[in-house]
Amino acid sequence: MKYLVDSMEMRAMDRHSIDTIGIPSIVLMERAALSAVQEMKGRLIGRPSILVFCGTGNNGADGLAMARMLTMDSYPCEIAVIGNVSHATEEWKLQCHICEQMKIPIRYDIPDRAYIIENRFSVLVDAMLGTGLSRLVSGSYEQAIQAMNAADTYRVAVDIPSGISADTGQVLGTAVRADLTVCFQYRKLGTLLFPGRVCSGEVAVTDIGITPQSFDAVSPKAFTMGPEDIADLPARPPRSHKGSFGHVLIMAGSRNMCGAAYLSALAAYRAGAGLVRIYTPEENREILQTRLPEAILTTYTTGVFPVDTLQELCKWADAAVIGPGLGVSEDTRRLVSYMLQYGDFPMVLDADALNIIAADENLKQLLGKNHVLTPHMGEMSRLIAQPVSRISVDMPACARSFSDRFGCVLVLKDACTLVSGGDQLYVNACGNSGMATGGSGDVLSGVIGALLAGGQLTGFEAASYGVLMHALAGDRAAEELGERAVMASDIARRIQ
Ligand SMILES: NC(=O)C1=CN([C@@H]2O[C@H](COP(=O)(O)OP(=O)(O)OC[C@H]3O[C@@H](n4cnc5c(N)ncnc54)[C@H](O)[C@@H]3O)[C@@H](O)[C@H]2O)[C@@H](O)CC1
Ligand SMILES: [K+]
Repeated sequence: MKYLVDSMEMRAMDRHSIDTIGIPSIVLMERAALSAVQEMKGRLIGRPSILVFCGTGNNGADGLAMARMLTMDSYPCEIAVIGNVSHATEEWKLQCHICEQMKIPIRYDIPDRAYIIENRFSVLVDAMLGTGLSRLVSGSYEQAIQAMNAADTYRVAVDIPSGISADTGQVLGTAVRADLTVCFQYRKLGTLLFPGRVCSGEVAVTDIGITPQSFDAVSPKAFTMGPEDIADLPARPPRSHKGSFGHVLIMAGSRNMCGAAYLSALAAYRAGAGLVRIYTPEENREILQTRLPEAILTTYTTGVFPVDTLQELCKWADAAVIGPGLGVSEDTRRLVSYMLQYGDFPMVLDADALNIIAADENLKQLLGKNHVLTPHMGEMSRLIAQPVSRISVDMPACARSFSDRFGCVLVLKDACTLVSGGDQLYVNACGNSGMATGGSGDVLSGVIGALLAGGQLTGFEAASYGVLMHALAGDRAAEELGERAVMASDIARRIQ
């Protein structure tokens, strides 16, 4: 598990280390600059000429310190100062004074592409704007970013590419497209969220000496996980039976439409469920029994609402998945409403269950801690009656505000899926574009359903690990088949 920080959290940690612990700001900066130089040098061949673009805040001061270290290490190095020097920080003034004493060339106009080519700079360092970015980029910063992007060089961003919001990953006007970003102490949230992830290139995280006590001041709310974190899932006891791993009830599929139910049930078994029961219209019985004989089937007839059966099912289930391919009809509206009122166990609400809830304010009021909602951007847009463009601007804030308001867990599915619950935010870093394929969401719902039914994870944990397991299965499928060829059933079969 790795923490991700936003600009406020990082500032609070910097301030705590400086003001409370007493580590001078310039000491942190020295380690930051040294670590960035080391990361960069490890990727360079020979001694290429380097142009360092420095803003006038502490991100720029890092750049000045880097220019000093590179010069001392015999790299031909030049500095371009961008922005208003009268706003420079104290650290910046000190670093600039040192560079002047060392006679490192410093220019105060904006180098254009022609200048970069003529002087054969093959590495450009972006130390213009870091976590202090607070508004749209314009003027000299905008020109400098465009000159950097236009040049055919290796680009290194210091802490975060200039123009990317550390909080949302959005491009504020324009942004540097880096090949390497060296993040100080913690990865900035904006380097994982799109489009910041694309602008960041390869990301290295280096230790700059922020003390563990900085967690007293602020503990980061966001984190990501990788393949190594799967080992932290609760172990399966060797002495067990099918009841040990939970019963998953999958309410899915509509008349003669059973693909979603099949994928969700298959994924639930692959993710370790002990027993999976599918509740679906009678017309789907034969095909589902043939495709997935391991699943138990309970069917219903369109137009009939079997309360007795539903009561039995609610007693049987440890967790439910409601919605994949369910359709929106009077029957399914009653079903979703019944389950929200009487299903006293954790459940995943997906696809048409979300569309039904989105259209009924009374149903929304029934949401709570038992519920994990898994909307994609279109479903989220319907749930909160806001356009997708509005959600994209700040996905973490949107996910958090929904989960806070309804006390549920929200899985906001996108190229970078977020899971929000309580005070935490999981940001998914795995997976690939091959997973943007029909049925992929049905597979995810089944995985989360199985983890919930295991009974050892909270809703937030089950959703976060479920998103991770699903993404890792997608990566295995893409590795074997190629991203283009991946289908949802390929993902389901590679869940481990
Ligand atoms: N001692 C410290 O505080 C440390 C800070 N570090 C560096 O300092 C950075 C943060 O420094 P700062 O807080 O000084 O901020 P930045 O250097 O990121 O930004 C400088 C200033 O630019 C202005 N600004 C914001 N948006 C702008 C825009 N769109 N166009 C033009 N100007 C804009 C703001 O007034 C801001 O204070 C980190 O990203 C990191 O690189 C590191 O050296 C580690 C230690
Ligand atoms: K930067």
